[in-house]
Amino acid sequence: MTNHPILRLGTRGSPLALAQANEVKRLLSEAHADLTADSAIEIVVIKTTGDKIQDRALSAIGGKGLFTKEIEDGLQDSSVDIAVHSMKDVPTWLPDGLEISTVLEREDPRDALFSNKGKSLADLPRGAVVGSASLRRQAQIKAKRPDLEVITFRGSVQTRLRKLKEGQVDATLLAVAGLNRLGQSELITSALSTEEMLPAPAQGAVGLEVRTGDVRVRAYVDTIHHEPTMQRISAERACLAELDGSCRTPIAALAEIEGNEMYLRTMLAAPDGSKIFTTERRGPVSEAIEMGRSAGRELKEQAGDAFFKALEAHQAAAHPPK
Ligand SMILES: NCc1[nH]cc(CCC(=O)O)c1CC(=O)O
Repeated sequence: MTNHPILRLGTRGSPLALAQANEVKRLLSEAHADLTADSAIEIVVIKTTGDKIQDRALSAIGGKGLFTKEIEDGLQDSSVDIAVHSMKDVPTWLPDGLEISTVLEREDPRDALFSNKGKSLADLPRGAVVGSASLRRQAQIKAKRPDLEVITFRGSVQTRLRKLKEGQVDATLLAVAGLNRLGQSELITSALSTEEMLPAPAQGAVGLEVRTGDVRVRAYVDTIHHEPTMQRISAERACLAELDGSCRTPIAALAEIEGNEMYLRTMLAAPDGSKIFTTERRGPVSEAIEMGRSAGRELKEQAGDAFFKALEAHQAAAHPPK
């Protein structure tokens, strides 16, 4: 017996991040006899830039890796062996020497509506106020229901539901996966159909980032990998990478697998919902990444240079350079 943990998992400290890290710990300890003792796997909480900013929409701050950078620093200085991330928050370009080796089986990728005024976007009363800080959600709400008022709205699940109860908003949206992982799915009013709200690339997927070539760690994590999830999020993230998407760009993508076939839908929107571009393609799962890239290129062509110039201007206005 040793007092040193065999594996250190780096994670953010939010309730959802901790639930995800504990799930990884449980899966690893079930798969490996030497990891069954509670002390074998240590969960190391790391504060990220995204956790320090509470007062502004993250979309107004911009930058990539707001929720991942400090945890990756921990991997690089070997204070942790594995970083546990919501894959939705992981930039498409990783630092040299790090890789996403492993993903857990994906949870429900859909967005959840919380409201006592309706069970779908179409159902909400005219002029209802919807709280969301996500440009992707804001744009899709505005496109379908221009009469709704969308206000920027952040905070934990608990904070948002309190604001909803207090009547500060009539509805809010969160990922179904987060509520399920927190064991609070009963709080969800309804899951929105993917036709009404296409999810963010990799929404509902948890990924493990490791040092490239760390064979010791790979021997542990390889046993909990779910390849169909990796194929799906690889297609979605390939689309995002093609668009150089950050959390400031309203991009959605969802890949589904039926047998050996992948069905990929993507969307790019103007932040105010005034323009929506979509793609839809089917192809062999083995071409997941190429399908994602070609969907991204198609979105780019549909939108044209003027769209991206306007998007840049919008972002500059939200986040003036210092
Ligand atoms: N950006 C925050 C974030 N990152 C991952 C999730 C939810 C869980 C997931 O998508 O895996 C959330 C909150 C939300 O969108 O509701």
